[in-house]
Amino acid sequence: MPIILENVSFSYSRKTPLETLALRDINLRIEKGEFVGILGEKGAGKSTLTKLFNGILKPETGTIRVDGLDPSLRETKRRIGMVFQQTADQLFCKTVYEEIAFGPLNFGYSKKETEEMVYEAIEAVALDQSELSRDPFSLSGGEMQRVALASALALRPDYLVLDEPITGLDPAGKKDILETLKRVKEKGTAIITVTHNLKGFFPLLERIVLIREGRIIFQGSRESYLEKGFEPLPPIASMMKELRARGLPVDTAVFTVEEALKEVLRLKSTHGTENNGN
Ligand SMILES: Nc1ncnc2c1ncn2[C@@H]1O[C@H](COP(=O)(O)OP(=O)(O)OP(=O)(O)O)[C@@H](O)[C@H]1O
Repeated sequence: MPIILENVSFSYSRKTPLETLALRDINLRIEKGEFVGILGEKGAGKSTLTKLFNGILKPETGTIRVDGLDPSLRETKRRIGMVFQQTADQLFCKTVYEEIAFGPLNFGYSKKETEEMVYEAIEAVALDQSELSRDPFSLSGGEMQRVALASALALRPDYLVLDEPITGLDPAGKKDILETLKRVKEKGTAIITVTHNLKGFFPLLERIVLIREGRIIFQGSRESYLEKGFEPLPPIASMMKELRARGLPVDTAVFTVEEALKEVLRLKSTHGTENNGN
């Protein structure tokens, strides 16, 4: 069963002079196993939306159901793994092991079951067993991100919700996280990620939800997102758009460097043939 939001609105500091309407009339359905990207400018309402999925925030109007359940139920929280934007704020235990084991122990799994879950989670994020005794705060940004991911995965969630998971990481760290997310998705977990960093991420997104000023202004495939000319664009699509604007009839529905290269070579060979004919 999916996550379904119907006519959801949310305001901060409700009924005070500081009231801010962050989301309005959101209708959204996220299926199991999907890889969805939530895009939008700063302040659009992306983080607020993710916090509604597992009941951290409650809608002011409208309804949310996760596999038919209310998001604030304990069972729902088990089904949705969350990794927040400031990963360090999410870590609070003395060792990596305790950090990852926290969820399963808190949900009443035995020590033995918890151990199995911890090992399964570190395998999913390619974290070495030798890291388990380390202090999470002694880790690099990329390693901390992997520990946060492992903690979210330990309870074997059906949905993994991420807020800017690769922001602030070095290129190697970004690559690691993207590889990890690919593996997690292959195992059937839905991934819902807020990102403004489309480089590397764009080819993974099966569906895009674009938010502007608290409203969903687009939801659909990558192809249709590019076709409709929405921003932000991944760097490779920006480049193809620029080439097209300069008169080269390239296909702009290109998601990877390899595809772009193929497209440019295809064009070169077509032009080459035309030139030969002239
Ligand atoms: N705790 C809060 N109290 C009051 N207003 C808030 C709070 N958090 C967010 N807002 C406001 O709600 C709106 C949506 O914010 P949100 O953080 O969801 O946007 P975002 O798209 O995630 O932005 P960013 O990319 O900067 O994280 C903004 O106007 C923001 O200022």
